[in-house]
Amino acid sequence: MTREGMTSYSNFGVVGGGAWGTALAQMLAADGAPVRLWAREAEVVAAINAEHRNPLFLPGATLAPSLVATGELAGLAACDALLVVVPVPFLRAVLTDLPAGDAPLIFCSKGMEAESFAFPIDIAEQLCPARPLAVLSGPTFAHEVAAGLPTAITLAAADTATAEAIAGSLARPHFRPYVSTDLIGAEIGGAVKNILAIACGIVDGAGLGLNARAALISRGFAEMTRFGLSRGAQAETLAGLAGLGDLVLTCTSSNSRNFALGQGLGRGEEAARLMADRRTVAEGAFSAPVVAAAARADGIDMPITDAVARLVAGEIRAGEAIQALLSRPLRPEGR
Ligand SMILES: NC(=O)C1=CN([C@@H]2O[C@H](COP(=O)(O)OP(=O)(O)OC[C@H]3O[C@@H](n4cnc5c(N)ncnc54)[C@H](O)[C@@H]3O)[C@@H](O)[C@H]2O)C=CC1
Ligand SMILES: O=C(CO)COP(=O)(O)O
Repeated sequence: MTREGMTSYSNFGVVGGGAWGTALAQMLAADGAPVRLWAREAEVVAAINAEHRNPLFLPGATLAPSLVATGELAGLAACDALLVVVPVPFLRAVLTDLPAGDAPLIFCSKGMEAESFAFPIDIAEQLCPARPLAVLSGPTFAHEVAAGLPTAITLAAADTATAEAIAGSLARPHFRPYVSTDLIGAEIGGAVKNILAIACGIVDGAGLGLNARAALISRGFAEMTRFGLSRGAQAETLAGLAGLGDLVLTCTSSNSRNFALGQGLGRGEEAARLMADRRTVAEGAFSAPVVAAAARADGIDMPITDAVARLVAGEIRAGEAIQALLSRPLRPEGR
Protein backbone atom coordinates (compact mmCIF):
# COMPACT_ATOMS: atom_id res chain seq x y z
CA MET A 1 0.00 0.00 0.00
CA THR A 2 2.97 2.36 0.48
CA ARG A 3 2.92 4.61 -2.60
CA GLU A 4 5.97 6.24 -4.15
CA GLY A 5 6.91 9.40 -2.23
CA MET A 6 4.82 8.40 0.80
CA THR A 7 6.49 8.38 4.23
CA SER A 8 7.21 4.87 5.44
CA TYR A 9 8.41 3.55 8.79
CA SER A 10 10.85 0.66 9.01
CA ASN A 11 12.31 0.90 12.50
CA PHE A 12 9.40 0.24 14.86
CA GLY A 13 9.54 0.36 18.64
CA VAL A 14 6.93 -1.26 20.87
CA VAL A 15 6.10 0.20 24.30
CA GLY A 16 4.81 -2.69 26.44
CA GLY A 17 5.80 -6.35 26.58
CA GLY A 18 2.45 -7.95 27.42
CA ALA A 19 0.76 -10.43 25.07
CA TRP A 20 -0.35 -7.81 22.54
CA GLY A 21 2.87 -5.78 22.45
CA THR A 22 4.88 -8.97 22.01
CA ALA A 23 2.58 -10.28 19.27
CA LEU A 24 2.71 -6.99 17.33
CA ALA A 25 6.50 -6.89 17.67
CA GLN A 26 6.72 -10.48 16.39
CA MET A 27 4.36 -9.72 13.48
CA LEU A 28 6.68 -6.88 12.41
CA ALA A 29 9.95 -8.76 13.04
CA ALA A 30 8.92 -12.07 11.46
CA ASP A 31 10.43 -11.06 8.09
CA GLY A 32 13.71 -9.94 9.71
CA ALA A 33 12.78 -6.26 10.22
CA PRO A 34 14.45 -4.70 13.28
CA VAL A 35 12.03 -4.14 16.17
CA ARG A 36 12.82 -2.91 19.69
CA LEU A 37 10.41 -3.66 22.52
CA TRP A 38 10.34 -2.01 25.95
CA ALA A 39 9.12 -4.31 28.73
CA ARG A 40 8.65 -3.32 32.34
CA GLU A 41 9.56 -6.75 33.72
CA ALA A 42 13.28 -7.67 33.76
CA GLU A 43 12.38 -11.34 33.26
CA VAL A 44 10.50 -10.51 30.05
CA VAL A 45 13.49 -8.55 28.69
CA ALA A 46 15.84 -11.41 29.58
CA ALA A 47 13.63 -14.15 28.10
CA ILE A 48 13.10 -12.29 24.82
CA ASN A 49 16.81 -11.54 24.34
CA ALA A 50 18.19 -14.88 25.51
CA GLU A 51 15.51 -17.38 24.43
CA HIS A 52 13.32 -15.46 21.92
CA ARG A 53 10.26 -16.19 24.03
CA ASN A 54 7.91 -14.36 26.41
CA PRO A 55 6.63 -17.15 28.68
CA LEU A 56 5.12 -14.67 31.15
CA PHE A 57 2.65 -13.04 28.75
CA LEU A 58 2.72 -14.94 25.43
CA PRO A 59 3.58 -18.57 26.21
CA GLY A 60 4.04 -20.86 23.24
CA ALA A 61 5.26 -18.23 20.74
CA THR A 62 8.77 -18.34 19.29
CA LEU A 63 10.02 -14.84 18.54
CA ALA A 64 12.24 -13.61 15.71
CA PRO A 65 15.91 -12.83 16.49
CA SER A 66 15.48 -9.31 15.03
CA LEU A 67 13.12 -8.53 17.94
CA VAL A 68 15.29 -7.08 20.72
CA ALA A 69 13.97 -6.14 24.17
CA THR A 70 15.08 -3.34 26.48
CA GLY A 71 14.19 -2.39 30.03
CA GLU A 72 14.83 1.32 29.35
CA LEU A 73 12.39 3.56 27.50
CA ALA A 74 15.45 5.48 26.28
CA GLY A 75 16.31 2.32 24.34
CA LEU A 76 13.51 3.22 21.91
CA ALA A 77 14.93 6.68 21.10
CA ALA A 78 16.17 5.71 17.62
CA CYS A 79 12.85 4.15 16.50
CA ASP A 80 10.94 5.99 13.75
CA ALA A 81 7.45 4.95 14.98
CA LEU A 82 6.19 3.59 18.32
CA LEU A 83 3.35 1.17 18.99
CA VAL A 84 2.06 1.93 22.49
CA VAL A 85 0.58 -1.21 24.10
CA VAL A 86 0.35 -0.34 27.79
CA PRO A 87 -2.97 -0.99 29.63
CA VAL A 88 -4.81 2.34 29.84
CA PRO A 89 -4.63 2.71 33.66
CA PHE A 90 -0.79 2.87 33.38
CA LEU A 91 -0.56 4.78 30.11
CA ARG A 92 -0.19 8.32 31.47
CA ALA A 93 2.77 7.34 33.69
CA VAL A 94 4.58 5.55 30.86
CA LEU A 95 3.98 8.38 28.33
CA THR A 96 5.34 10.87 30.86
CA ASP A 97 8.62 8.91 30.93
CA LEU A 98 8.89 8.51 27.15
CA PRO A 99 12.00 10.24 25.76
CA ALA A 100 11.21 13.35 23.68
CA GLY A 101 10.97 12.90 19.91
CA ASP A 102 8.72 13.29 16.90
CA ALA A 103 8.11 9.63 16.01
CA PRO A 104 4.40 8.85 15.59
CA LEU A 105 2.63 7.11 18.48
CA ILE A 106 0.22 4.33 17.48
CA PHE A 107 -2.10 3.39 20.36
CA CYS A 108 -3.09 -0.28 20.57
CA SER A 109 -4.69 -0.41 24.05
CA LYS A 110 -8.45 -0.50 24.51
CA GLY A 111 -9.85 1.49 27.40
CA MET A 112 -10.78 4.81 29.00
CA GLU A 113 -8.87 6.45 31.86
CA ALA A 114 -10.58 6.76 35.27
CA GLU A 115 -11.61 10.23 36.48
CA SER A 116 -10.35 12.14 33.42
CA PHE A 117 -12.63 10.09 31.09
CA ALA A 118 -9.70 10.35 28.64
CA PHE A 119 -9.01 7.92 25.82
CA PRO A 120 -5.36 7.24 24.87
CA ILE A 121 -5.38 9.92 22.14
CA ASP A 122 -6.66 12.53 24.65
CA ILE A 123 -3.81 11.65 27.04
CA ALA A 124 -1.25 11.82 24.23
CA GLU A 125 -2.58 15.18 23.01
CA GLN A 126 -1.87 16.53 26.51
CA LEU A 127 1.55 14.91 26.98
CA CYS A 128 3.01 14.57 23.47
CA PRO A 129 1.28 17.28 21.39
CA ALA A 130 4.01 17.44 18.72
CA ARG A 131 3.80 13.80 17.65
CA PRO A 132 1.50 12.35 14.94
CA LEU A 133 -1.04 10.08 16.67
CA ALA A 134 -2.90 6.96 15.51
CA VAL A 135 -5.07 4.14 16.84
CA LEU A 136 -4.74 0.46 15.85
CA SER A 137 -7.77 -1.59 16.91
CA GLY A 138 -9.76 -4.60 15.75
CA PRO A 139 -10.46 -8.32 16.23
CA THR A 140 -6.94 -9.51 17.01
CA PHE A 141 -6.18 -12.24 19.53
CA ALA A 142 -2.46 -11.85 20.29
CA HIS A 143 -1.51 -15.52 19.95
CA GLU A 144 -3.06 -15.71 16.45
CA VAL A 145 -1.22 -12.58 15.25
CA ALA A 146 2.06 -13.93 16.67
CA ALA A 147 1.45 -17.19 14.79
CA GLY A 148 1.00 -15.30 11.50
CA LEU A 149 -2.69 -16.17 11.09
CA PRO A 150 -4.72 -13.82 8.82
CA THR A 151 -5.88 -10.67 10.61
CA ALA A 152 -7.61 -7.43 9.56
CA ILE A 153 -7.60 -4.31 11.74
CA THR A 154 -8.52 -0.60 11.67
CA LEU A 155 -5.70 1.98 11.58
CA ALA A 156 -7.08 5.45 12.32
CA ALA A 157 -5.25 8.79 12.25
CA ALA A 158 -6.55 12.35 12.05
CA ASP A 159 -5.56 12.70 8.38
CA THR A 160 -5.60 10.18 5.58
CA ALA A 161 -1.94 10.68 4.58
CA THR A 162 -0.71 9.81 8.09
CA ALA A 163 -3.10 6.84 8.35
CA GLU A 164 -2.00 5.51 4.94
CA ALA A 165 1.70 5.92 5.74
CA ILE A 166 1.41 4.05 9.04
CA ALA A 167 -0.93 1.37 7.66
CA GLY A 168 1.39 0.78 4.68
CA SER A 169 4.37 0.38 6.99
CA LEU A 170 2.55 -2.03 9.35
CA ALA A 171 0.97 -4.19 6.63
CA ARG A 172 2.30 -7.70 6.15
CA PRO A 173 1.00 -10.58 3.97
CA HIS A 174 -1.24 -11.83 6.82
CA PHE A 175 -1.80 -8.51 8.62
CA ARG A 176 -4.11 -6.11 6.80
CA PRO A 177 -4.85 -2.65 8.22
CA TYR A 178 -7.90 -0.75 6.91
CA VAL A 179 -7.45 3.03 6.99
CA SER A 180 -9.79 5.44 8.77
CA THR A 181 -9.74 9.03 10.03
CA ASP A 182 -12.19 8.25 12.86
CA LEU A 183 -9.88 8.14 15.90
CA ILE A 184 -12.64 8.33 18.51
CA GLY A 185 -14.73 5.65 16.77
CA ALA A 186 -11.77 3.22 16.82
CA GLU A 187 -11.09 3.99 20.48
CA ILE A 188 -14.71 3.64 21.62
CA GLY A 189 -15.23 0.39 19.70
CA GLY A 190 -12.28 -1.28 21.48
CA ALA A 191 -13.07 0.09 24.94
CA VAL A 192 -16.77 -0.79 24.92
CA LYS A 193 -16.40 -4.26 23.38
CA ASN A 194 -14.20 -5.33 26.31
CA ILE A 195 -17.03 -4.51 28.72
CA LEU A 196 -19.58 -6.34 26.57
CA ALA A 197 -17.27 -9.38 26.39
CA ILE A 198 -17.47 -9.58 30.19
CA ALA A 199 -21.27 -9.47 29.90
CA CYS A 200 -21.31 -12.28 27.32
CA GLY A 201 -18.98 -14.34 29.50
CA ILE A 202 -21.44 -13.90 32.37
CA VAL A 203 -24.27 -15.22 30.21
CA ASP A 204 -22.11 -18.19 29.22
CA GLY A 205 -20.94 -18.90 32.78
CA ALA A 206 -24.51 -18.74 34.05
CA GLY A 207 -25.63 -21.19 31.34
CA LEU A 208 -28.23 -18.84 29.86
CA GLY A 209 -27.85 -20.08 26.29
CA LEU A 210 -26.95 -18.77 22.86
CA ASN A 211 -30.16 -16.79 22.29
CA ALA A 212 -29.26 -14.66 25.30
CA ARG A 213 -25.73 -14.17 24.03
CA ALA A 214 -26.94 -13.03 20.59
CA ALA A 215 -29.36 -10.65 22.30
CA LEU A 216 -26.53 -9.21 24.40
CA ILE A 217 -24.27 -8.74 21.39
CA SER A 218 -27.05 -6.87 19.52
CA ARG A 219 -28.19 -4.75 22.46
CA GLY A 220 -24.55 -4.19 23.46
CA PHE A 221 -23.81 -2.95 19.97
CA ALA A 222 -26.75 -0.55 20.34
CA GLU A 223 -25.11 0.78 23.54
CA MET A 224 -21.72 1.12 21.83
CA THR A 225 -23.37 2.99 18.97
CA ARG A 226 -25.33 5.39 21.25
CA PHE A 227 -22.19 6.19 23.25
CA GLY A 228 -20.00 6.46 20.15
CA LEU A 229 -22.33 8.71 18.15
CA SER A 230 -22.76 11.01 21.17
CA ARG A 231 -18.97 11.52 21.17
CA GLY A 232 -18.59 12.09 17.43
CA ALA A 233 -17.72 8.56 16.27
CA GLN A 234 -18.84 7.48 12.80
CA ALA A 235 -21.42 4.69 12.59
CA GLU A 236 -19.38 2.87 9.93
CA THR A 237 -16.35 2.63 12.26
CA LEU A 238 -18.51 1.17 15.03
CA ALA A 239 -19.98 -1.34 12.55
CA GLY A 240 -16.48 -2.19 11.30
CA LEU A 241 -13.43 -4.09 12.55
CA ALA A 242 -12.75 -1.91 15.62
CA GLY A 243 -16.36 -2.15 16.83
CA LEU A 244 -18.67 -4.95 15.74
CA GLY A 245 -15.79 -7.10 14.42
CA ASP A 246 -14.00 -7.12 17.77
CA LEU A 247 -17.30 -7.44 19.64
CA VAL A 248 -18.10 -10.66 17.79
CA LEU A 249 -14.60 -12.07 18.38
CA THR A 250 -14.40 -11.45 22.10
CA CYS A 251 -18.05 -12.20 22.89
CA THR A 252 -17.77 -15.71 21.46
CA SER A 253 -14.47 -17.08 22.77
CA SER A 254 -13.00 -17.92 26.14
CA ASN A 255 -9.62 -16.98 24.60
CA SER A 256 -10.77 -13.47 25.53
CA ARG A 257 -9.59 -12.57 29.05
CA ASN A 258 -12.64 -10.33 29.43
CA PHE A 259 -15.02 -13.13 28.39
CA ALA A 260 -13.24 -15.57 30.72
CA LEU A 261 -13.55 -13.12 33.63
CA GLY A 262 -17.27 -12.87 32.89
CA GLN A 263 -17.59 -16.67 32.84
CA GLY A 264 -16.27 -16.74 36.41
CA LEU A 265 -18.72 -14.05 37.49
CA GLY A 266 -21.55 -15.93 35.76
CA ARG A 267 -20.66 -19.07 37.70
CA GLY A 268 -21.15 -17.03 40.86
CA GLU A 269 -17.49 -16.50 41.77
CA GLU A 270 -16.61 -13.31 43.61
CA ALA A 271 -15.28 -10.42 41.53
CA ALA A 272 -12.57 -9.57 44.07
CA ARG A 273 -11.24 -13.13 44.03
CA LEU A 274 -11.28 -13.30 40.23
CA MET A 275 -9.38 -9.99 39.98
CA ALA A 276 -6.81 -10.75 42.67
CA ASP A 277 -3.26 -11.77 41.77
CA ARG A 278 -3.74 -11.67 38.02
CA ARG A 279 -0.78 -10.56 35.90
CA THR A 280 -2.77 -10.29 32.67
CA VAL A 281 -5.32 -7.54 32.13
CA ALA A 282 -9.04 -7.72 31.47
CA GLU A 283 -9.30 -4.03 30.46
CA GLY A 284 -13.10 -4.17 30.55
CA ALA A 285 -12.99 -4.52 34.33
CA PHE A 286 -11.06 -1.22 34.57
CA SER A 287 -13.11 0.63 32.00
CA ALA A 288 -16.66 -0.56 32.84
CA PRO A 289 -17.09 1.85 35.80
CA VAL A 290 -15.40 4.63 33.81
CA VAL A 291 -17.54 4.27 30.69
CA ALA A 292 -20.66 3.81 32.84
CA ALA A 293 -19.92 7.06 34.71
CA ALA A 294 -19.07 8.95 31.50
CA ALA A 295 -22.31 7.77 29.87
CA ARG A 296 -24.33 8.68 32.96
CA ALA A 297 -22.81 12.17 32.97
CA ASP A 298 -23.76 12.56 29.29
CA GLY A 299 -27.30 11.15 29.76
CA ILE A 300 -26.58 8.10 27.54
CA ASP A 301 -28.43 4.90 28.47
CA MET A 302 -25.96 1.97 28.82
CA PRO A 303 -27.69 -0.62 31.02
CA ILE A 304 -25.40 -3.55 30.15
CA THR A 305 -22.24 -1.50 30.81
CA ASP A 306 -23.76 -0.28 34.05
CA ALA A 307 -24.55 -3.83 35.17
CA VAL A 308 -20.99 -5.00 34.38
CA ALA A 309 -19.59 -2.03 36.34
CA ARG A 310 -21.66 -2.94 39.40
CA LEU A 311 -20.73 -6.62 39.10
CA VAL A 312 -16.97 -6.04 38.92
CA ALA A 313 -17.27 -3.64 41.87
CA GLY A 314 -18.87 -6.51 43.80
CA GLU A 315 -22.07 -4.47 44.39
CA ILE A 316 -24.35 -7.11 42.88
CA ARG A 317 -24.13 -10.76 41.82
CA ALA A 318 -24.76 -12.08 38.30
CA GLY A 319 -28.31 -13.30 39.02
CA GLU A 320 -29.45 -9.85 40.18
CA ALA A 321 -27.84 -8.12 37.18
CA ILE A 322 -29.55 -10.48 34.73
CA GLN A 323 -32.91 -10.05 36.48
CA ALA A 324 -32.55 -6.25 36.38
CA LEU A 325 -31.77 -6.27 32.64
CA LEU A 326 -34.69 -8.60 31.84
CA SER A 327 -37.19 -6.56 33.81
CA ARG A 328 -36.49 -3.23 32.10
CA PRO A 329 -39.55 -1.65 30.43
CA LEU A 330 -40.19 -2.80 26.84
CA ARG A 331 -39.01 -0.26 24.25
CA PRO A 332 -38.66 0.23 20.48
CA GLU A 333 -35.64 -1.63 19.07
CA GLY A 334 -34.10 1.52 17.58
CA ARG A 335 -33.51 3.07 21.01
N1 LIG B 1 -3.97 -9.65 24.32
C1 LIG B 1 -4.65 -9.37 23.23
O1 LIG B 1 -5.01 -10.29 22.47
C2 LIG B 1 -4.98 -7.95 22.89
C3 LIG B 1 -4.87 -6.95 23.85
N2 LIG B 1 -5.21 -5.65 23.51
C4 LIG B 1 -5.08 -4.56 24.46
O2 LIG B 1 -3.69 -4.31 24.65
C5 LIG B 1 -3.48 -3.74 25.96
C6 LIG B 1 -2.36 -4.50 26.64
O3 LIG B 1 -2.81 -5.82 26.85
P1 LIG B 1 -1.87 -7.10 26.83
O4 LIG B 1 -0.65 -6.85 26.04
O5 LIG B 1 -2.72 -8.24 26.42
O6 LIG B 1 -1.46 -7.21 28.36
P2 LIG B 1 -1.13 -8.52 29.22
O7 LIG B 1 -2.32 -8.87 30.02
O8 LIG B 1 -0.55 -9.59 28.38
O9 LIG B 1 0.03 -8.00 30.18
C7 LIG B 1 -0.16 -6.99 31.15
C8 LIG B 1 0.64 -5.80 30.73
O10 LIG B 1 0.44 -4.77 31.70
C9 LIG B 1 1.68 -4.20 32.01
N3 LIG B 1 1.64 -3.58 33.33
C10 LIG B 1 1.23 -4.12 34.49
N4 LIG B 1 1.38 -3.21 35.49
C11 LIG B 1 1.90 -2.10 34.93
C12 LIG B 1 2.29 -0.83 35.42
N5 LIG B 1 2.17 -0.51 36.71
N6 LIG B 1 2.79 0.09 34.54
C13 LIG B 1 2.93 -0.21 33.23
N7 LIG B 1 2.57 -1.40 32.70
C14 LIG B 1 2.08 -2.32 33.54
C15 LIG B 1 2.64 -5.38 31.98
O11 LIG B 1 3.98 -4.96 31.90
C16 LIG B 1 2.15 -6.08 30.72
O12 LIG B 1 2.73 -5.49 29.58
C17 LIG B 1 -4.84 -3.80 26.67
O13 LIG B 1 -5.43 -2.53 26.57
C18 LIG B 1 -5.63 -4.81 25.86
O14 LIG B 1 -7.03 -4.53 25.91
C19 LIG B 1 -5.62 -5.34 22.25
C20 LIG B 1 -5.72 -6.30 21.28
C21 LIG B 1 -5.42 -7.68 21.52
O1 LIG C 1 -8.92 -7.27 22.33
C1 LIG C 1 -8.74 -8.44 22.13
C2 LIG C 1 -8.93 -9.09 20.82
O2 LIG C 1 -9.24 -8.16 19.83
C3 LIG C 1 -8.32 -9.31 23.25
O3 LIG C 1 -9.38 -9.46 24.10
P1 LIG C 1 -9.17 -9.77 25.66
O4 LIG C 1 -8.39 -8.59 26.20
O5 LIG C 1 -10.55 -9.88 26.21
O6 LIG C 1 -8.38 -11.04 25.73
